Amino acid sequence: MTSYDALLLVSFGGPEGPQDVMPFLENVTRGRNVPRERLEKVAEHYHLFGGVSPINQHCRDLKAAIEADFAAHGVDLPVYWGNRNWDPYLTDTVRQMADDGIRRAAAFVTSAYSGFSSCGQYAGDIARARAAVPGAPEIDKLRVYFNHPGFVEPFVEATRAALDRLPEDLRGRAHVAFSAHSVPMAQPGRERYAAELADISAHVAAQAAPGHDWRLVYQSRSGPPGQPWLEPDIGDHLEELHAAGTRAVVVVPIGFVSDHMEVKYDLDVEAAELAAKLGLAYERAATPGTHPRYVSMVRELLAERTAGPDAPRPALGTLGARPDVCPAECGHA
Ligand SMILES: CC1=C(CCC(=O)O)c2cc3nc(cc4[nH]c(cc5[nH]c(cc1n2)c(C)c5CCC(=O)O)c(CCC(=O)O)c4C)C(CCC(=O)O)=C3C
Ligand SMILES: [Fe+2]
Repeated sequence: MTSYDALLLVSFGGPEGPQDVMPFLENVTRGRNVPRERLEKVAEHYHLFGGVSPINQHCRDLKAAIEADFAAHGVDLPVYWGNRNWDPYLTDTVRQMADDGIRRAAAFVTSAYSGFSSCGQYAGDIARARAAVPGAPEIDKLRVYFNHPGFVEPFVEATRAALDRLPEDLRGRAHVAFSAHSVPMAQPGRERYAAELADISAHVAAQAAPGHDWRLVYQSRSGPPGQPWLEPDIGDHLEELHAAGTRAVVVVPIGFVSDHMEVKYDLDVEAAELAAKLGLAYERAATPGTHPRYVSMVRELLAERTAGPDAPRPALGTLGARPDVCPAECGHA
């Protein structure tokens, strides 16, 4: 039995005005060998939305929803929020927690999978923030939750709803494309990341779209050209579907917890425009966001970790629950 005196929400961070865009992109890509042209292109995506990423507001909304859920279930813990790449920065939040007398917190990161970008890098951020703050609390990162029912059930519901929005005559034979952020083939944990995505996509497909063709695809590729990244890219996949005579597609952003910029631009603008050009009927399924089932998962993850190793750890699909403390394959710093 471990007792926690706070929950810490850890996220990516995003710009909140045009003047934030370039400094934010520089924070994200520092030391990462991302070409200048790619940064300029991504900056344009943010400028289309007034230089504001939706992600910080998602975190404010999620924090408020967790607080309300805690209050409704008698969990009397403060909820803090800190980001990797933008204000409020994780180190500042950890300093505030120390000032408030917090001794041991559980951390929930807004990324559901194993692998370096989704898990190990956040674990490293937490370790660095703690190292920078004298008297920092202990911080236990909650387990990877890609197959927790609280993450999966909202996707099952959203996939069904997206299919229902397609024209009735095309719905029955619609293709379902599960989409996730690509990562370099050389990234630590890449195999595990892809295996988790494939496993849970198969589960959602079977539950929400039995008998439909489906495929796991990738989006938002970055990095220098010539460097291999996970494929197929969603754009190439849409072209292939069209060439094979498919007339309707549902895109399920299975790799993402909320409608941040990768969803709002790369799917809702770029992929949707390509589908329109190809004459493919296109619907994009909702992400968990502040779905009540997703919000209650945070409380459940905290409760199971508090209860200790014998507490049941629910998991859908075939891979089983991830251990509380991940193995080295996530590329933890
Ligand atoms: C696996 C993965 C997730 C999913 C897990 C998770 O959710 O954490 C994710 C999420 C996100 N990625 C985001 C934004 C960006 N990612 C970039 C760059 C990169 N992402 C990568 C991977 C991932 N990224 C990688 C391997 C790179 C190359 C550089 C590097 O190795 O780090 C760049 C630089 C420009 C570009 O190259 O695109 C930006 C601006 C935002 C915020 C969106 C918003 O503002 O709403 C979110 C949630
Ligand atoms: Fe990990």
